Amino acid sequence: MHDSILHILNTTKTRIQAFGPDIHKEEPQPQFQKRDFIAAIAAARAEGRAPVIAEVKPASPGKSFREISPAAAAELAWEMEEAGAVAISVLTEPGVFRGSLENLKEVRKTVCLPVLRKDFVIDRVQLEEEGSDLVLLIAGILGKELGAFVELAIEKGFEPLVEVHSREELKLALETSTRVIGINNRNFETLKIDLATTEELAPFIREYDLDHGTSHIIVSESGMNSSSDVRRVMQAGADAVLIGSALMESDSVFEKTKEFVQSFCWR
Ligand SMILES: O=P(O)(O)OC[C@@H](O)[C@@H](O)c1c[nH]c2ccccc12
Repeated sequence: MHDSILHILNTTKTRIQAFGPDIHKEEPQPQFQKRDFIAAIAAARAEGRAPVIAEVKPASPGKSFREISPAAAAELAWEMEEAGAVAISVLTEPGVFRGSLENLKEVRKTVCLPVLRKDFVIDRVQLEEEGSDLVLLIAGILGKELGAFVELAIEKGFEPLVEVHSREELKLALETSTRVIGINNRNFETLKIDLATTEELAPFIREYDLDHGTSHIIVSESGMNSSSDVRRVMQAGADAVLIGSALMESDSVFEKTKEFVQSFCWR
């Protein structure tokens, strides 16, 4: 693991130890009506939109995009929805990525789309925190515990998005009951991007589905900057793409989201 990822895991652990008991003390939240991610993908497909999960991302390791207050996060998410995004991803990791649960809550209040919580989940307590429809679970971090976290996430009403980067992690993911698998094109050891990761791993999922009569939703994550990048991973077998940096760096989040949404048409 890259130093910045190890740093995030350590600070997350410390934060949970400091605040964990408070989370338990909270009044149980009324279950809100979850939004269906799989149905949203099907709708985009039927309308000929490329299924784009647009990410509200204030910073990434070594890079700062923009300070994003809860109100600003909501405004960005609204532009993304208007431009035809299929879902919104919101970073909630407060250190390196400078995200917040407040951003997540404000975004979900503002848009009608399913919302993904993007964080480093390492403790079950984090699944007590409401506010999203989908939750990211990283196979490379949870390892053998992945299956139990997937079950707990489902029990809590979340749609888990299990993130993988290698054949071994993919094998772990396929042993769980997740319906959504994210292929991260970014290597967590070097932080380098290679879209060939999707080209390498997507066919294994398709083959597994054929053999087992299952059908996973494949999300290609990270490193896409242009329409041709989107076409490349969709042709490799992705059902959806997850894009953050390119949107945060553009002058118009609305226009850039639209460009990605229009970059691929199902035939
Ligand atoms: O900004 P990009 O390269 O478009 O990538 C978005 C998303 O895939 C990336 O933010 C991400 C993928 N997996 C993560 C895990 C934790 C935090 C962030 C991520």
